[in-house]
Amino acid sequence: MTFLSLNHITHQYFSKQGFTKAIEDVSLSIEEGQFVSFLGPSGCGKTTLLSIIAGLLTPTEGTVTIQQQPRSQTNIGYMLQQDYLFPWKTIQENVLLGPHIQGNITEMKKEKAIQILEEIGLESVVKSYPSQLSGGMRQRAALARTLMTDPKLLLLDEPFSALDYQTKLKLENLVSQMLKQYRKTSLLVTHDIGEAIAMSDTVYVLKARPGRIAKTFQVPGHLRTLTPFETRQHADFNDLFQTIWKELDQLETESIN
Ligand SMILES: Nc1ncnc2c1ncn2[C@@H]1O[C@H](COP(=O)(O)OP(=O)(O)OP(=O)(O)O)[C@@H](O)[C@H]1O
Repeated sequence: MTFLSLNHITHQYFSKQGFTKAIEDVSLSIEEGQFVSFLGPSGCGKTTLLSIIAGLLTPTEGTVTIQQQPRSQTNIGYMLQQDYLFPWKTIQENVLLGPHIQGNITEMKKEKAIQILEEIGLESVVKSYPSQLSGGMRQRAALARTLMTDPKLLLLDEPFSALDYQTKLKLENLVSQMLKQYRKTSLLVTHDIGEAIAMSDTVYVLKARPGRIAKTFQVPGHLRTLTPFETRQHADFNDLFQTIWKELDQLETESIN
């Protein structure tokens, strides 16, 4: 079933200097439970697109629907490059932030927070403060906080880009496993071709000025049964990596000329 649809989305920014067409006529649909990625050069409109899906921007033209309804801000979760954990709250309190804001912290919610923290491997630090954790652990806590609110759609905006390579690979595996387990529909913005292939069902390559979908790549089904780390070791991963690399390289050359 189609979960999210973008229908002919165009967006222009207006400023004193004039207007910039950030994206033009972007249409796509994402099935429930799918994981898709946006890859593209700087300025191709990735952030604009995410902001429109999140409801932070209203597109100049076109519509966004979630489950055939006009998009609503409820039930959208975020995972960003920065974890935005509150330093004065413990990890458990940070994970319970959503229910806290809603004035709805119950024993069941507390148990659920502990359960998610266990699943995510943070059971030993529930009473610790963010400053006592590594970058990877903090990002895991941020994911736990997001899952706690039970969002239907997750927007991941370069969530691993500030981490060292080994931590990033481990986190890709964990996030992928958790999102499959919780059956989330997810949308990742990244500059990393390998990460896009290893985590996604579909990879959209965007081109700039204005941002448009240049190519769509389906990741073969047999790779989708593997973990992101296993996918990266597979021969078919390299073939797809080369194809997408060439596509991006050509787009960059075209934009320079
Ligand atoms: N608030 C704004 N006012 C005017 N122009 C903007 C504004 N925000 C973005 N733009 C322009 O819109 C285009 C798309 O920007 P956007 O930030 O969405 O791209 P991006 O792909 O996310 O870039 P990056 O990978 O560098 O983060 C760019 O040309 C940018 O300069």
